[in-house]
Amino acid sequence: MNKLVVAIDGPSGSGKSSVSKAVARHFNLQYLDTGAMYRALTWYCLKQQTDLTNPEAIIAAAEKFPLHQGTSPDEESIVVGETDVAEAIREPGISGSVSAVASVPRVREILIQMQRDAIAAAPRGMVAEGRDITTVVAPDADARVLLTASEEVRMARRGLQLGGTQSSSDLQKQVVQRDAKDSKVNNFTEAAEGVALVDSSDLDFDQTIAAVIAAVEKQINN
Ligand SMILES: Nc1ncnc2c1ncn2[C@@H]1O[C@H](COP(=O)(O)OP(=O)(O)OP(=O)(O)O)[C@@H](O)[C@H]1O
Ligand SMILES: Nc1ccn([C@H]2C[C@H](O)[C@@H](COP(=O)(O)O)O2)c(=O)n1
Repeated sequence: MNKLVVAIDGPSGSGKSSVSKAVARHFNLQYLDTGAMYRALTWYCLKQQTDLTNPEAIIAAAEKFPLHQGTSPDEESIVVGETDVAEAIREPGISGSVSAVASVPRVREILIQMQRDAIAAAPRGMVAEGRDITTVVAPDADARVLLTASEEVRMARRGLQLGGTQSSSDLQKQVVQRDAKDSKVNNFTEAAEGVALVDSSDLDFDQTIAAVIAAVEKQINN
């Protein structure tokens, strides 16, 4: 196979980003974090004091969104205009606002086109992860995986990732309530036809990577 495209979706805290990077390294592919794109656009809107209750204003921002995103699985690079936003886009303020931006259909069209362009431009191929990669962005990917885990496990992982600083109600907002809003736009809790389901609730990190690699190999060798 000349080029390999792997699509991975899943809910918040399921391990999409960390597992996708490891899978990209394993297959020597580039990596696209599409959630980071929605987060960076949210940062850009907030920076310009765009009214997030006004879809037209968000669309106007998306149409001139100066995003420069790296696709190395080893080094995150996400710059808006001249500003490195890699850390800023992970702040709870962005997590709390991003669903408003991601739920505007025209905004999704613009970012989906950017995502398809990035996949097309990757010479060896790419692991792209998000909420609608297996179903909308790249339904014809060579391998498609829905990575999930129970709500309790995902909140615990996110809590550990944030250094134990978040209350359980903060974690509930960042994981469960955000998923509820995002689910109105895409179904990322059930695997679409032809998409392999990997439930990592009872798997450690290395076992999860191995399970996703096995699912990809099974699909590409079929
Ligand atoms: N199987 C696993 N066992 C234990 N920890 C895991 C496992 N998978 C991922 N993690 C850890 O869980 C945390 C959340 O993972 P990650 O950020 O990759 O999730 P995500 O699905 O990309 O979340 P979001 O969509 O909210 O960005 C990370 O600290 C990661 O190392
Ligand atoms: N393909 C995608 C990717 C992400 N989103 C939205 C939904 C999330 O709340 C937000 C941030 O994503 P994360 O960094 O948590 O993976 O972006 C989406 O709608 N479609």
